[in-house]
Order: sequence, then C-alpha cells, then structure tokens
Amino acid sequence: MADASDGERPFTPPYPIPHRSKASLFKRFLTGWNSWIHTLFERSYTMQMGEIRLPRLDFFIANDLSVVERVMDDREKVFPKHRFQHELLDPLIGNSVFSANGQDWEEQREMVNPAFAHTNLKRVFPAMQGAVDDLLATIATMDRSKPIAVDPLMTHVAADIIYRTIFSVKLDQASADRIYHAFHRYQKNIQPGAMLKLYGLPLFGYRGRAARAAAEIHAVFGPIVKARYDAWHSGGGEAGNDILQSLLEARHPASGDPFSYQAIMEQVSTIFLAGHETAASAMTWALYLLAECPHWQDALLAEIDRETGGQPIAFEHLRALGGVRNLFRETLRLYPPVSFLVREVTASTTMRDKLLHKGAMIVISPWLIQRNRNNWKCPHAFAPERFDDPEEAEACRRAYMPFGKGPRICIGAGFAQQEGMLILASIVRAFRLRYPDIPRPEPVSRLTLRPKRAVQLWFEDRR
Ligand code: HEM
Repeated sequence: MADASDGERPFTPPYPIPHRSKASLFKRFLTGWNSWIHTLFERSYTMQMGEIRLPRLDFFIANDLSVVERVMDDREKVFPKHRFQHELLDPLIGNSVFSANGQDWEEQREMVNPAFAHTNLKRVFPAMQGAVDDLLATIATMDRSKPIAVDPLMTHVAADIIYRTIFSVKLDQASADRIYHAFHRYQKNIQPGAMLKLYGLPLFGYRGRAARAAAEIHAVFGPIVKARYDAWHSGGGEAGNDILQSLLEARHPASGDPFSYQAIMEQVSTIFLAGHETAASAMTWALYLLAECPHWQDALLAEIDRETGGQPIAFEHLRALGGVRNLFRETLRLYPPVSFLVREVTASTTMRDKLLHKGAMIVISPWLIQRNRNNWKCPHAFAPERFDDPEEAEACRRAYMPFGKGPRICIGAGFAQQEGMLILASIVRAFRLRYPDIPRPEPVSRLTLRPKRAVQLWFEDRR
C-alpha cells in the first residue's frame, strides 16, 4: 500500500496557519465570527488545558487525554451537553436524542436505538449502493471539460442515502435543493449566533432566521411524516421497514407512550441532518486529498481490483479494503466534520490545577487533539498508513475521536464508515481525480468543518 511519502515528501494539506501568540479578545471575536479554527494560536495545538475568560463565561479547552476521557465518559454525570448548543440547535432539532441530557436522553436513546437497527450495515447496503450508482451516473453525464464542484455531489449522495434509510424513498432533486439552501442558511447563521452567546451579547434576530431556515427543512419532511403518523395511529397504515417505522413503534420505557408527531419530527430532523452533513463533509475532504495524491488513487485501485476481482463492490468486499478504510480514517483525523464538542460543568471541580466553576463551558476538540504533535507523528501530514503503524496505535486508541467518545458517541459511526468507503471505492474505480491549478481549499469551521469555497476537481474516465 502506498504511503504519504511516495510523492517527493509527505503531503501537508491546508489548515489555517496558527497565530504566533494569542490575539486580543476583540480580534478573536471578529475572526471567530466565521470560523473558530482561525482563532487558534500555536500553543493551542500543544497545550494540555487552555482557559479563556470571556465577559460572562468561563471557557476551557481540554487536550489532556485523561481530562478528555473524564469529561467524555462522564461517569460522575456532571458534564452534560452545554445548554448553549441546545438553544442554538433548538429550532432545527428541538429536544431530540442529540441535544437532550440526563434521564431524558437515556429514555430517548432507548426509544431511538431500535431505529438504528435499520442502519444495520448489511441491510442498508443496497440503499447505499442505489444512491452511489445514481451518483456515478450523474457524474458521467456532467460536463467534464471543466472541473466539477464536489461539495454538492457529496451532499446529495449522503442525503439521498439517509433519506432512503429513513423513508424508504429516493430524495428528489427539488426537495434536496430546498433542504440544502435552508441548511446552508442555518449554518451561516449559527456561527455568529454561537459567538454572540459566548460573549454574552444579544442574539440580534438569530432565532427568527434560524426558525425560518428550520421551517423550510421541516416542510420537506412534514407531509411524509404526517401521512405515515396519521395512518399508523388510525390503524390503517402499512408497516414500513425503515427508521420512520421504528420511531412510530417506539414506546417510552416508563409510561409506554409513543412519540408525539412533534417528537418524531425532531428525531427525523436530527437523524437526517446528523447523518448527511457530517458524511458529506468527510467525503468532500477525502476526494480532495485523493486528488492531490495520485499514488494513493493507484494503490486503492489496485486494492479494489484485487479484492473484488473486477466485480461490483459488494458488502462482503468492504472488510478487505484496508487502504480505503485508512484513507477514510485519516480524512476524519485531519478534517473532523464535528471539530469541537461542547460540555457544561454542572458541579464545580478541579482539572489540572484549574478550578472550574459550575456553569463553565468545557470544549473537547477533535481538530486540536488529532493535530497535536504530542499525540501524533507529523500531525498535519496526510499519512493514511499511520493507522497500521504500531507506534501510533496508542494515538489511534486515545487521541482519535471524530465520532466523539463515551456514552454519547455517534450512533451512526459504522453507517458513516460503510457509506464513506463505498463512495470512495466506487469513485476511485470509475474516475481519475486531479486537483486543478487553483489555490488550495481553505477549511472553515462552523457547525461542521467545510471548505470555504466548493472544492473543484477534474474527473477523468478510467475506462
Ligand atoms: C462522518 C460522519 C459522522 C461524523 C463525523 C459524526 C460525528 C458525531 C459526533 C462527534 C457525535 C457526538 C457529539 C457530541 O458528543 O457532542 C455524534 C453524535 C450523533 N450522531 Fe454522528 N457523525 C457522523 C455520521 C452520523 C450518521 C450517519 C448518523 C445517523 C445515521 C449520525 C447520527 C448521530 C446521532 C443521532 C448522534 C447523537 C447520539 C447521542 O447523543 O445519543 N451520525 N456524531
């Protein structure tokens, strides 16, 4: 298998070069308005624990791995998701399994868990394959005399996959466009919203803008959910075989009540958004990295041809595609779609000699931990083979957390890896990718980590 040094030297993909020293609070506020990773300075990447005293909030960033484990495992049950996150996401996903805390979260997770049996990897493979075949057909008919924007293609295929898994129907282009535009508006609004909240400032119309964007998205799901909800509760509905059906059948562990229509809408919105936006971000970065490293494309193609014997990629093949899996993992290390996780300190405590008062915010950042040179060799370099290196095994176990850690770890991690591998392997097999002679993409971190401008790639037919 290729390594990242097969080219002249290890490829270091773009990231914001950190400031030499900490900027003023005001400058950080302005920079953070669009992207929080642009506010980082050199020591952010190596410090064990950082502290920022904001006007109305104590804010800590933990990189020390034992502190990270303490917060994320939360055996003391004192580090729930932060209330700011709940407030900012509320118009879109309400009080769903992603944002709830405590017993409420435990009960919701119990009710939602069976729905994730519908993400059972073998069972959803045909839905994934259908969406990926449509993607390849779309690319094949596009005008490829010029580079193609990858982001919308990846957003569409990831959305189509999760949509088929929730509703058992294909996502049509008009609904898709409606969702993407509205979600783009939501994302653009949320970063400034988060900065205003952090600095204790009024939200200046945030809620209205967020509610309007969320209403657009809900208007796409609403009619499907309503029709199936009414039919199911009037006893006339045919049982489906998808996530929505499982949510309709779920019962509260104590009261035995089903989810209300509103609660189902919140869970559906959560699963759809958590399930496609993150995967689309990961796929976009993975294709960019491949386009910059042709030797990796050659190595993956050889692996795919060897393992499939030239047959269509099947569920059984994925396990053997170690190079594709490492590429996916390395992409999530360098560009974790969820670049920071936010928790609240609900009982005063001490960490690394710092006193954290009740109400403080504590941030765990996959972006920082996965680029910390105390954890990783050449942390900014693209080196998928590191996942097979025994010397990096400890880092892979403790300092790799694109899906979070502990009880709140991503419920869709296996699903995401499977779709990611299938999409990447299918594209590598069909096309040779090349990065055009234009400036490299710049990552910006809002709700997810995305390139500032759409990534453009040449797609050349292989066969
Ligand atoms: C590359 C793709 C993905 C990434 C990087 C990702 C990342 C994450 C992370 C970091 C968390 C934990 C957040 C925290 O602790 O604050 C999370 C939670 C979650 N993810 Fe994912 N995710 C991905 C794909 C998916 C998919 C495909 C689904 C659904 C099919 C999904 C559904 C969820 C849900 C429901 C939660 C909340 C779990 C809970 O709190 O009980 N995610 N995800």
